[in-house]
Amino acid sequence: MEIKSHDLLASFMDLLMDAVLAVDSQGKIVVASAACERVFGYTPQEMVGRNMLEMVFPEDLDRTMQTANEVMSGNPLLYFENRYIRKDGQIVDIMWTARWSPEDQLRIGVARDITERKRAEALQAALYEISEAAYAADDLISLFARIHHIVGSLLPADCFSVTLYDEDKDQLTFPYLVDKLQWTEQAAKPAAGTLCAEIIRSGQPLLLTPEDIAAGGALMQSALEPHVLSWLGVPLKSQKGMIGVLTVKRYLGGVSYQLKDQELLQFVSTQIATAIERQKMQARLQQLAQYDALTSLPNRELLTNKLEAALRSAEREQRHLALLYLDLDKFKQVNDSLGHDAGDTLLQEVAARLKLSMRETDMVARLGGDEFVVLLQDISSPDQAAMVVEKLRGVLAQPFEIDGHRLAICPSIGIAFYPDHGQDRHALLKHADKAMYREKHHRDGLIYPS
Ligand SMILES: Nc1nc2c(ncn2[C@@H]2O[C@H](COP(=O)(O)OP(=O)(O)OP(=O)(O)O)[C@@H](O)[C@H]2O)c(=O)[nH]1
Repeated sequence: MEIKSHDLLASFMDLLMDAVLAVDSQGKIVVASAACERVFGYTPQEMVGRNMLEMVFPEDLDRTMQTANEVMSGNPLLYFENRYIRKDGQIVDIMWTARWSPEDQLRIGVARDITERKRAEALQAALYEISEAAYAADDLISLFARIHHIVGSLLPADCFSVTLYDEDKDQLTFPYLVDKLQWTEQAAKPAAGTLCAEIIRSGQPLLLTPEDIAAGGALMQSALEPHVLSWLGVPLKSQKGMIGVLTVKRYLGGVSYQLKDQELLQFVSTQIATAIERQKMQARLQQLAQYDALTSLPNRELLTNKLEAALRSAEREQRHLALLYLDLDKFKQVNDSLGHDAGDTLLQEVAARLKLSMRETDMVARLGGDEFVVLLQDISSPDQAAMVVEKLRGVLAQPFEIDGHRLAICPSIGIAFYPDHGQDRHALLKHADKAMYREKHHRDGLIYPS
């Protein structure tokens, strides 16, 4: 009677949706139920004799072996999760319950396929992380890098890129393109005739499997490098419309993308587009808060921050720095004689010349009106600062062509040297300002409208 009920139970085993396996102490599969084919892709006949560990996803191997040893030492296992590579190359998430049979010297395990649940959890987590990233990232590139990392944990890619679309120019730019984990530069190009243009036009994702690529003929093959196995692109749609395309590629030797991968990427794409828009908006607000709208130079706020930081590092490293306070003489006459717009243009051109004459490490800021401040960080003596001042005078002495008028403009420039003329920002700015005024009162700036 007892034997009969065992037989009955064994006959039910192949009806179970979960796979039942018996594995020896070396990991060799001795018994495999019918559901193995559904879960792992191999028939029970193909499974028996194989080593279970060969199928484990490499990153999970160490913890799997450790857990198997625990089971064999007599601790029954409940709800252990790891990943396997299926026969078709896809990854399957498994939840195990297992126990060691000392009489049979076998590990008996029940494997439940939890890939769908894991996928849903990972998607939720990814959505949350992407929206977090939109707030945390300092700039667009670091946002893209973060998104790459998040999407990479859901979907393997040999090449990951964010392509942005400029509707006015009908042009594509490639601000983020990472190929086999290598950063790659690609110049902007016209959108027409590209796969991305097709996605932008249709607003629909595009999945190219190896069969599609082969059937696509010369046109598709010329758009893709010969080593591309599979290509997947999804539109990035924000409230404003189509802002770009997110693409992933897999190269020969890998596994092709499938419809479920397309759905996954599409699912996160809206959140990604929103994050990009939010980051762009933040950058615009930051630009407005820190840069002068007329000349695009840093404003007083940004100068203050930069000066504070420069003073801290100069103090720490016992270095010098210089501040130049620059005010245009008789600038008001330009406004009065040629109009405010001409005055604006002159300020813009002065700003451009100042910026061009300085090094990357220096900063030229506009404080307002016709007043500018230059911060020289890489300076070792007051003489060097005086040389920079002479250079700036030379640069501004070249006449400006504004609205058909030739203008010569003369600046008054005051210098403050750290630490000689002050220890802090206020003292240095005050010193440079006073020095500038002293010079202005000793000399007349000249303007010659032609
Ligand atoms: N076009 C233009 N003018 C501005 C702007 N901001 C301030 N101004 C004008 O710039 C002038 C600056 O004043 P001042 O520095 O006293 O004029 P100045 O003629 O250069 O006087 P000195 O420096 O004593 O030679 C004022 O007439 C302001 O109205 C601006 O953004 N655009």
